[in-house]
Amino acid sequence: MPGFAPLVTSRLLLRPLRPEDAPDLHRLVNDWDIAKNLAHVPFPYPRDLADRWIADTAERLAAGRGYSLAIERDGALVGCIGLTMAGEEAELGYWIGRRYWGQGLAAEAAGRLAAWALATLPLRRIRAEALVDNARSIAVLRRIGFSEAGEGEAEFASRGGMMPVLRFVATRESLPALAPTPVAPVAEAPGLRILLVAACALIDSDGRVLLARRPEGKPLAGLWEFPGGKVAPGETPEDALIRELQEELGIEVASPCLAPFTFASHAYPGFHLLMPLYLCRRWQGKVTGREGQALAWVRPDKLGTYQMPPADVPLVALLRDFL
Ligand SMILES: Nc1nc2c([nH]c(=O)n2[C@@H]2O[C@H](COP(=O)(O)OP(=O)(O)OP(=O)(O)O)[C@@H](O)[C@H]2O)c(=O)[nH]1
Repeated sequence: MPGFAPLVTSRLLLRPLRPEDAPDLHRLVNDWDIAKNLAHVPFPYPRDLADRWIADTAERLAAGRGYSLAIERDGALVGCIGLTMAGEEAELGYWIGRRYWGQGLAAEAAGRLAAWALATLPLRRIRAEALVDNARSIAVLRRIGFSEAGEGEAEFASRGGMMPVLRFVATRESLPALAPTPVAPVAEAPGLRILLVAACALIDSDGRVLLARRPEGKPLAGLWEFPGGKVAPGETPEDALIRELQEELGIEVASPCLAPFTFASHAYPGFHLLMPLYLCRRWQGKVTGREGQALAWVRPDKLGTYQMPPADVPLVALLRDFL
């Protein structure tokens, strides 16, 4: 499927559904113990509905309207998981075939998809619902960092009417996989852990500033930042920046083209960030996201609309005034 790279966990592969999944999918989901907990799944589940639903998931995936995926383990379909997009929110749903219960597979798949989505898609939060008596699903949502957001009712196709549900939400901050984690300091003394990071505002000929989105897997994933990175032992901040700009963006920058502008000094949990910010208007080569990160050239008056790490907020105000 163009544009969607399957997600991998230690035991699972989350990949687009294929027409040939239909017989296995039907066998697993046409089970009262599964269907009774799912809002949109009728029981009995007609065999041809599996074909039609799979075709529909492919269309929604191609259009970015939904991410319904097969949960595969060792080449076998074990369940399905999906996100349905609704503006800046998405609804998470999942099921695991009965024979695969009790192994933590739902939490593994749901945690992975939620973390990927919050780091990659333009989402503020993910919602999920579970029937009040579905203790297994409630435990899964709590385990992966969702918090309770009250009770409500939802229509359940298999039950033929409205049923009481518990509502849950997750944001970038609530998922442990995306929370800021301490990084190794370059200078250490008792009680003081300073991390030196060099960053750069690249400015193009139209006066726009380059922001890069922190990729999944890094602390603060999904936030927009100035390109740069940690200053390694023995490096000057300029050396580090020249190296990082080459590695991350594939461009060559000469030291005299890096103009010191301002700095961030910010306390993160576990370390204190000291980050000189340079301005650079001249470089060689074409700016390309070489680590799979999204890039955006942003007009100074629009910088405030991008969600950035807390350390960057004062820098953005200064930059906007200066440019
Ligand atoms: N590059 C960059 N880092 C920032 C910014 N704002 C900010 O708080 N940071 C923090 O500075 C630290 C930079 O670490 P990093 O993980 O990007 O460094 P790196 O590229 O060397 O990463 P690596 O350790 O994965 O190789 C992170 O804690 C990051 O959250 C920013 O605007 N640009």
